[in-house]
Amino acid sequence: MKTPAIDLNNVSRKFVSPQGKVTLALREFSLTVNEGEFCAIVGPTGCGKSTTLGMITGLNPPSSGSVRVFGQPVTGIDPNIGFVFQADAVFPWKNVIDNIAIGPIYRGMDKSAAKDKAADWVRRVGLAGFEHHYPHQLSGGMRKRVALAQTFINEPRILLMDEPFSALDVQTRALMQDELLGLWSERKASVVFVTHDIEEAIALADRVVVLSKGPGSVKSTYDIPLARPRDVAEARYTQQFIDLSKQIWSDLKDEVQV
Ligand SMILES: Nc1ncnc2c1ncn2[C@@H]1O[C@H](COP(=O)(O)OP(=O)(O)OP(=O)(O)O)[C@@H](O)[C@H]1O
Repeated sequence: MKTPAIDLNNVSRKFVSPQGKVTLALREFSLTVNEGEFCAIVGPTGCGKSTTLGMITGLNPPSSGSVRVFGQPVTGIDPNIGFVFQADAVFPWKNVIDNIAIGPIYRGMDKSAAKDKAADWVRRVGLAGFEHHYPHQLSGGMRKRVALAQTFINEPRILLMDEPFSALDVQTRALMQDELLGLWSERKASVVFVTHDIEEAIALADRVVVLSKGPGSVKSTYDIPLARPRDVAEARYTQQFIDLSKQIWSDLKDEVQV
């Protein structure tokens, strides 16, 4: 069997506050993501979704259990991993092209080669003509395009996304979901995509994992058999999609009810 891209095996994660209060964020949690697989995680607030991503990055080691990336124990920040978060990670004092060129420059690429590569990505994410704009001169959707280009330019083998589109309006969100699938399909990174939105999870993923309320563990897993390439807006209206949303919601609603 092929080594999975990500393997969290029976992990638990405890946090201790300065006052000594102990919070168990995850309990006996296991998750495997195969190479090239798009996995979405849904779960109630506070169930440990962001903690899970933190463990994969190495920023947030587990209290017990093991975390492996491409078969190797996670010991620190791995350059194969790219992130996109809800908040824009763009630098306000840099223009679009300089923001996108940061990764390659940081990784040692010559500045002018990095800018050439960034120019290509500007075009690929539909921002041609905006190269010299600063983030405050862009819409939320355009800033998100910069963030996607900033991440994809580094050709990550693993992509971690924490509610990346939740601050966008519904239409922009649907556009960005389509763009994400387009970019992802070119190289097929292994993705862990955290969202509160069941429909977003189904539209994007190969597999949706539902977490129980905190301390989180896997409640159920759904394979998403929708054909690819997917048109996110169209797929939502198919019976298969609606049935999956109902099933996943019936699992999740028990966890979110107080
Ligand atoms: N650094 C920390 N110190 C103390 N407790 C923490 C820390 N980080 C997370 N927690 C706690 O761990 C639990 C899980 O948090 P986490 O942010 O992973 O949840 P989440 O599922 O991503 O939540 P949300 O959906 O609201 O973003 C919560 O109870 C949170 O308060």
